[in-house]
Amino acid sequence: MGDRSASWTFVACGQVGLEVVTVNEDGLRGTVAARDVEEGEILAAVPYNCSFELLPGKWGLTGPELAIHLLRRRFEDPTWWSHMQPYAASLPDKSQMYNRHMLLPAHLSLLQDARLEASVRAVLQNVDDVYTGADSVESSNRYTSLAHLPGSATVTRDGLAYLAALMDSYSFNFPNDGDDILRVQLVPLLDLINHGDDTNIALSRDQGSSSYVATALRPIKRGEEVVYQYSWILERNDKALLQYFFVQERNPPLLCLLDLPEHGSFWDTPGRLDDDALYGPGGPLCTEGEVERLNNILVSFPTTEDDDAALLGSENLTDWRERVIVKFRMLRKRALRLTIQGVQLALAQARQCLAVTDSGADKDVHKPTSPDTGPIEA
Ligand SMILES: C[S@@+](CC[C@H](N)C(=O)[O-])C[C@H]1O[C@@H](n2cnc3c(N)ncnc32)[C@H](O)[C@@H]1O
Repeated sequence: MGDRSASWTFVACGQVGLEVVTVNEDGLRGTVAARDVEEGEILAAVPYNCSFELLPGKWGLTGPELAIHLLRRRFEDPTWWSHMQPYAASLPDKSQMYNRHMLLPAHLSLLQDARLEASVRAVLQNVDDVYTGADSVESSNRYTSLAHLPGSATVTRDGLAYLAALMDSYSFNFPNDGDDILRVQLVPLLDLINHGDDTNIALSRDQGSSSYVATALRPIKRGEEVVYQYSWILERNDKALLQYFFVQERNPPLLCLLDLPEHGSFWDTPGRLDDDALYGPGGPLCTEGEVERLNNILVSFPTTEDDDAALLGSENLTDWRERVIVKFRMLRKRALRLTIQGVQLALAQARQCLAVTDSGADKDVHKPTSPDTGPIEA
């Protein structure tokens, strides 16, 4: 993977203050500032005509359904498709483009969770259904299956899964100028910017220059990675794993969404939850019952956190995708263990406080407070 997207966008009149480089020791590609920039300066502007608008105002389409729209455009408009080729060359190939649409059946048991497995199975089934045009795919969508697309015989099921992963992990929803309709867009170069909690740019449409722009939210030094928060829910590793196929180590770690009570469904994203407020001293989940519930989850896994760490440290796990999944389950267990320990400590401290207060209260009982028992004043 090179920086062809950057140079192509530049040639096509884009304004580029970003460099595409390797940003960590795992070989992750990302973007850094090409020069020092001040707050409010534009780091990159990608003209609308260099982006690929797929679908206006279509909410709720799955990755494979969006991929069908990409393929439709490909077959109906070969000029557009050839214009897109330099961009396509900037994208990871099949071996690197990874998310839930690309998981193999062999990966499912590595997840060590029946609910996660079920949600991935549903996603894989959707790829199959869209590919074959099964009845389960909503009929209101004009192109729901490859069967409806002339020229599509060359597209394989895995090819569709790849495009579905692309739609899921690389497309943007931008509101259109002058209306609130969200458009699904592929925006070269901007889609090479990684997710990070410490967002340092804002992305927007700029009508004046007819471009998608990345603007610095604070001064950024040359060489500093440019990141934005794709979604705050990615702070939960189960979400980050299945949507973008990465996991993050945090200190302190956050529980996976599916380990929180009442909010365990992968699909029903709740409002943002604050683990400190929930599990910290006096929090609603700082209880013995919650310790038991979390502990039951922790002991239910077939391997321990230490087993997973040993596997990651061994030579036995050569497939990078398996490594990401094993790291995920190790971090999940670590978050459970440390949350349990934190709650146990908080409960022990609360008990200690209570004991001190109680013994203080006992003393009070014996205090000569009433005039009858108090010291006799001279
Ligand atoms: C929109 S692309 C970003 C550019 C991508 N790194 C590339 O080289 O093509 C999203 C993909 O980048 C990777 N990614 C983004 N943010 C990441 C992060 N904080 N840690 C690890 N991988 C990340 C994930 O593979 C994700 O699916």
